[in-house]
Amino acid sequence: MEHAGSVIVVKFGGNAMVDGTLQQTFAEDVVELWRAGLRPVVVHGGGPQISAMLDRLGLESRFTAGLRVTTPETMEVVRMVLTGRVQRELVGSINAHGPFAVGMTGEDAHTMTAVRRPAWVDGRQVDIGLVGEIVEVNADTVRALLAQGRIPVVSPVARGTDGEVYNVNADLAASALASALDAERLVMLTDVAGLFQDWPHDTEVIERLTADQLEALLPGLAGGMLPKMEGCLRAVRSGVRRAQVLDGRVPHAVLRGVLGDTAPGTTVVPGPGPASGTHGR
Ligand SMILES: Nc1ncnc2c1ncn2[C@@H]1O[C@H](COP(=O)(O)OP(=O)(O)O)[C@@H](O)[C@H]1O
Ligand SMILES: CC(=O)N[C@@H](CCC(=O)OP(=O)(O)O)C(=O)O
Repeated sequence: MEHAGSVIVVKFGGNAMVDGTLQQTFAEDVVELWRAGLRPVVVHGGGPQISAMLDRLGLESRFTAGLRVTTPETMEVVRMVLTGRVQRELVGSINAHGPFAVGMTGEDAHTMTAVRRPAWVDGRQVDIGLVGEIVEVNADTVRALLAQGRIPVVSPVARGTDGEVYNVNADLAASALASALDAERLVMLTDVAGLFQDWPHDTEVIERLTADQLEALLPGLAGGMLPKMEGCLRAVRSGVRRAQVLDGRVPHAVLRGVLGDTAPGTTVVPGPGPASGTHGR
């Protein structure tokens, strides 16, 4: 159970965001966490929204190892959709409850610095364009907002060491920020019941696993679950007490997960040891 003042980083995924009602309940939950004395920080995604805009513009969406192949033209759309639209909508939903949310991106005040990151496919490096790997987080601005009683809402766009602007997978951005803030918990909302070992054939979610167990599973994962679980692993390895992938289709998943520990999903905890069980889809 969290104590007053604990930082909770919540990643709100693009797939959970396409449902307007779920976005409203997500906003209510974040404000409830704040009212309960916790310090929530939101990192948002927006993959489906970026893909929809690219489609409208007649541009192709391509993913390699769960990461969007990002040309300079794609990057312009990524930045516009994430920061100009998705972040604004989320800030608006939270601020329907009071003057809480302040939107920012990883570019602001050098909060996130990245280098170009290739993808790994069958043991080979593949160039995927302006996709960034975060190499440094300066969380001072986020901390200052928290100290003022605000709820930071962060877009996963980073400044490159080479002066470029990089597209960062939102799960990995949330993980890096959770580590830098020494967060108590990292919560990632998604559109499935949690992590399935043998996707899409398994019917049982892995409810709880240790960092060592996750590390062993990671090479077998693919698609959008790969950066999510990589993010959970990195966070827990760097001191975050627990990292969770929760089913964002369930109303109030954040509140139930953080305050009640009753939300369906997968929890990653530090250390070795046996998994404690599974549950059905
Ligand atoms: N092992 C797995 N367990 C669960 N989901 C998986 C797995 N492998 C791939 N997936 C896919 O990953 C998706 C979640 O990732 P993503 O689409 O990036 O979500 P989000 O937008 O929430 O970040 C699921 O909808 C599912 O299709
Ligand atoms: C490099 C990379 O893949 N970036 C992501 C950023 C948004 C994101 O991660 O959104 P979701 O969490 O909704 O998937 C993208 O361009 O789609």
